[in-house]
Amino acid sequence: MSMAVAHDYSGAPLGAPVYELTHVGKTYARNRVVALEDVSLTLRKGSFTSVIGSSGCGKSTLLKIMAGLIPPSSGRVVLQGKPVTGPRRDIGMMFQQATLFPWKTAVENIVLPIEIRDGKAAAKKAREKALELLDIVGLKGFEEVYPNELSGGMAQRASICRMLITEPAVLLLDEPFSALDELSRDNMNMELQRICRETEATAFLVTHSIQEAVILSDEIVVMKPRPGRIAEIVKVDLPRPRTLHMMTTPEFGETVDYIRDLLDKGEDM
Ligand SMILES: Nc1ncnc2c1ncn2[C@@H]1O[C@H](COP(=O)(O)OP(=O)(O)OP(=O)(O)O)[C@@H](O)[C@H]1O
Repeated sequence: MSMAVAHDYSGAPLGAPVYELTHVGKTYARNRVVALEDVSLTLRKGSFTSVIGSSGCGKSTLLKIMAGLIPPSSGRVVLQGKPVTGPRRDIGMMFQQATLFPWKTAVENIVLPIEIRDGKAAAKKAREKALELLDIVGLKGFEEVYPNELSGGMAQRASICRMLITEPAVLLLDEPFSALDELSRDNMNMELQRICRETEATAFLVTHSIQEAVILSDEIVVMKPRPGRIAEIVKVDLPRPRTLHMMTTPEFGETVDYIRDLLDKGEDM
């Protein structure tokens, strides 16, 4: 695969737009809650974007709309030039808990999306690719293991493989490592960064952790509640690849403080 992403001196990706949200709004009909108002956002190829904001500011709603799981009440969502009107093959998703089937081995779980989409023969063919992916995430040798023999972090690694097997253009991540201890979570975040670089994926992460958002992202969408809308999109100027060591630098601390102030201000509104 060729590296189609140019980087400026700060390391910010300058890829072509992959996802384009224009004036997206969502009012839940049942309770008339305005969950999102006028959200416009562009994700560029190979970029990593996080969304952060207090509970109830519409992060999950935004992710579900981007995934095509629920329709917006207003505005447009376009992925790779085509409006998103339902779940799509070019969208990969990952959730808080690894949702592996306990009666299937790691490799069987990973090829499952192919089996569902294209049948058993195609799943058999995809096995080799699944093994390569297991290698990438550091699970070589665990191909035939059942999920209950994997640690939480290992299960999430397998879930990453299952998400990547269909080669989605975009990865939608809903706090994928929040159930892990802090050390595993930091390590998994670095893994995630490496995998995104290797596969040139465009990633969008919902998180409650400012630190996690800053260490991973090129851009952080800071949201404010009632109604949920964008307070500011903050660019992170740390060079790539990021390392955990960067969390001790003044630049990192300044960005974290800046975002914390924005979130505090949002709460007052
Ligand atoms: N299915 C639904 N029906 C009605 N209202 C909903 C529904 N889902 C979410 N809401 C409301 O929309 C608003 C935004 O919720 P959402 O779950 O998107 O926020 P969030 O930022 O992801 O919150 P959290 O950080 O707590 O997960 C909230 O006021 C919530 O009560």
